[in-house]
Amino acid sequence: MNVTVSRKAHFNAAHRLYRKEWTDEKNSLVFGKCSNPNYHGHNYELIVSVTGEIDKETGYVIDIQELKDLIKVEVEDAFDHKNLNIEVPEFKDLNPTAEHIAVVIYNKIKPKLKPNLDLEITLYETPRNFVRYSGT
Ligand SMILES: Nc1nc2c(c(=O)[nH]1)N=C([C@H](O)[C@H](O)COP(=O)(O)OP(=O)(O)OP(=O)(O)O)CN2
Ligand SMILES: [Zn+2]
Repeated sequence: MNVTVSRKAHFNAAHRLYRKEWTDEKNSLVFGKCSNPNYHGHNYELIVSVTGEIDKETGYVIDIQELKDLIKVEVEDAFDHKNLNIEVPEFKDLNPTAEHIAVVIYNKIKPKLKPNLDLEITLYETPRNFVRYSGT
């Protein structure tokens, strides 16, 4: 019997969508206002979902305190109030789209979970735009 445990979190970050290889004009054509060279910000809302069997002794799939601590270290401390392009090493050569941010978060959290647990990342970049990634 598999059950999914989810924890919500949020962080605020600045970014610019662009490719270094392209001119400002081409970036502006492809990414529009999201390629503003002076950056812009979002209040990201994150849902981290962990699926697995309920442990017979604890009744937990995962201790939510453990999940909370993982999200704090791997996401909030690393991304909150940061410029993703400039201050977060994972995005040095990776365009910080919502898709890429979700994959980066997945890749940071997954190795910290017991291998039998599945992970899904849901990331809202705005109240109306969101992406999901579960490793496939
Ligand atoms: N596939 C993706 N498309 C877009 C991404 C992305 O990460 N993946 N990101 C952006 C920009 O970051 C942009 O800042 C999004 O903001 P905005 O257009 O203001 O967002 P909304 O659509 O929610 O705003 P409305 O007020 O509804 O227009 C763009 N595309
Ligand atoms: Zn944006």
